[in-house]
Amino acid sequence: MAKIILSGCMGRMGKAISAIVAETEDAEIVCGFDIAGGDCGYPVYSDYASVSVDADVIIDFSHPANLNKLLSFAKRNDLPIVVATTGLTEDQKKELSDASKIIPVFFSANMSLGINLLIRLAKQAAKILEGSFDIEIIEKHHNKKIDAPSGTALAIADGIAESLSNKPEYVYERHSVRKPREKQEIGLHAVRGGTIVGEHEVLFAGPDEVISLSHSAQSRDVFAQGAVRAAKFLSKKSVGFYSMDDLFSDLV
Ligand SMILES: NC(=O)C1=CN([C@@H]2O[C@H](COP(=O)(O)OP(=O)(O)OC[C@H]3O[C@@H](n4cnc5c(N)ncnc54)[C@H](OP(=O)(O)O)[C@@H]3O)[C@@H](O)[C@H]2O)C=CC1
Ligand SMILES: O=C(O)C1=N[C@H](C(=O)O)C[C@H](O)C1
Repeated sequence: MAKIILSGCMGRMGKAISAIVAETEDAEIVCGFDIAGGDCGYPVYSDYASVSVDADVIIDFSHPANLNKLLSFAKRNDLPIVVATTGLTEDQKKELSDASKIIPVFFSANMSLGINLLIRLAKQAAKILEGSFDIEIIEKHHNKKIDAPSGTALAIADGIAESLSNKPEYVYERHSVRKPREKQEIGLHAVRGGTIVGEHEVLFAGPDEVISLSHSAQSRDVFAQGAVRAAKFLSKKSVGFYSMDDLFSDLV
């Protein structure tokens, strides 16, 4: 039985995870953390500095401002942590990597199997098409999302950049420009509206033909399932930094 602490339990993803775990036999949520507390059917703490609880792993879908406090809690209690929160700064990514020398840390900007397969396909396509095709990434999300571009769009761009022999420049939205596109750019474009769960498209636009790889999340359950799976995986791991590649290496 994986005993989970859920950070951000009152949010959209927190609720999706609570529902998935309630139907899972080998996992349970022992308590939640959220900025204003709340009522979830398990204890919820807003100030958790001195909370003591028997747990195996933390799952975090909250806010970048929560990261430092949460990592301190995880390190102090020697707890593995799955971080799914996006919009982290470079310094915060470094904090995560430093923490992984003390506790097991899992990070992924997107917990779905489909997006992780899409990243692998995009890397392959970019390698084959390098030099003659322009790469543009378009993401669409609900109107409550606070970070742009999405963590997933950046992860796709980073994956593609890794597989190219010439380092690309990221161009965020295009406006007020009076010059043509540079060859070595990756364009990133964010759309926000309504209740869109999460859509990502990678365009490879070449001479007289366009290839498009796309993924559409149909509900938050795909992220919740992936996060619970990552938590079970991480609770058995030793100190280190883990990603979806480690989790899905046997699948894709
Ligand atoms: N990796 C992945 O697969 C996915 C990642 N995400 C990411 O997860 C995060 C959460 O998404 P979502 O559930 O939609 O967002 P929500 O805003 O619905 O949920 C976040 C929760 O965290 C709370 N919160 C805000 N600030 C803090 C803080 N400083 N300390 C503790 N808790 C805080 C919010 O409270 P309040 O509402 O009062 O502000 C809210 O209850 C985002 O970064 C999102 O991008 C989302 C989906 C998939
Ligand atoms: O905030 C969201 O909703 C999502 N955020 C993640 C991101 O920034 O990539 C993953 C998913 O697309 C939903």
